[in-house]
Amino acid sequence: MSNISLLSAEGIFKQFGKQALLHAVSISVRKAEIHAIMGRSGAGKTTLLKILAGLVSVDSGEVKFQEQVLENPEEVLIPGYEELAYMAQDFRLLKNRTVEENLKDALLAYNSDFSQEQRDKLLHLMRLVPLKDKRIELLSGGEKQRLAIARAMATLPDVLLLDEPFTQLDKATRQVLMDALKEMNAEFSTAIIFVTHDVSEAFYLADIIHFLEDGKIIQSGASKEIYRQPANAQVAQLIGLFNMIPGDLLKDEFSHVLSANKIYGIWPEKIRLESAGDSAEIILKAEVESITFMGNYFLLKAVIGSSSDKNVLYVNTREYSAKEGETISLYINQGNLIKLDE
Ligand SMILES: Nc1ncnc2c1ncn2[C@@H]1O[C@H](COP(=O)(O)OP(=O)(O)OP(=O)(O)O)[C@@H](O)[C@H]1O
Repeated sequence: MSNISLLSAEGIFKQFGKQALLHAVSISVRKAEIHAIMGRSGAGKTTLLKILAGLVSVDSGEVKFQEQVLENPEEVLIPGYEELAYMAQDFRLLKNRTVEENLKDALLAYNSDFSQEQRDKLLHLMRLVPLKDKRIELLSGGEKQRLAIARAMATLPDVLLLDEPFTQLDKATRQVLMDALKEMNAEFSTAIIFVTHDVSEAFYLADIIHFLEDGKIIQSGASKEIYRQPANAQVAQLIGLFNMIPGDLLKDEFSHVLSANKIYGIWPEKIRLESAGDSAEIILKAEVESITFMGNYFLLKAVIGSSSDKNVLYVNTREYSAKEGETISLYINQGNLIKLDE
């Protein structure tokens, strides 16, 4: 992978009216890299993606594509660059036209052989063959989403920018499309930047995940790093690390190592229902509130602490003998506790 940035945003500030949205945001994407942008609703993810696509102007800072500064949209005749393909959350399909006509339109600038080849390939890949003569108005949400992704991929751009590309798809179709994007990335070295709320999509696809919070990128890193050490409680929650234990619930026995005024995270699969027999184990008394069958594991919801200071913990387990309402022991290896900043 080259070290040179293909698309970058440097020190971006963006404000809508009086509302400051992005504050000194920088991202650098190299050829063939896949980046995910995560963050709470309203954090500015779509705005950042549009800025990277050259569709929204910035108040200060620069967006560079292949080392060239991208002009603000109002300064160029056609917003966006051909090498950058952008898929909006609302799809932007051509109304009153069929599925195939929409694909044809995306490929207008290309010769008919390439256009035909890409159309056939994408119709198959996106499972749109039976729908190719159907008009857009008659498509379901998921069908429109598949077509929108196909349109963005059609011209084999250098960078694909996708805003929540899989939200309306069932799991099986989502998997097919994620694999298709991986293949495109591997075959054509396409860089991909996508916005998602779903951590499994980010973990599956992205080399680097960025977390946007209060207008800033609060953490960027590979999935393993983020899993091991989320930057703070917000990131932890966004990636599904819901077990947060105030240090004072853990402090009595281990006050020498744990800080009472800190929050500790622990993954549900790291809490055991039986002792592992090691010396660094913390034992918590808990009441089982519910046990739910989740397919390949059971999700046990347990409550620790006193009635005035209750804390819910989720435990993933393959086996259990506990019953709802029972008091049980939970075993936590101290090494699995993640100290979180609030
Ligand atoms: N053109 C605009 N004019 C004024 N405010 C805007 C404009 N575009 C976005 N905003 C505001 O900026 C904030 C961030 O919007 P944005 O769509 O970037 O967030 P997001 O993180 O993508 O949210 P979601 O996850 O809900 O899609 C919102 O409060 C939104 O209302």
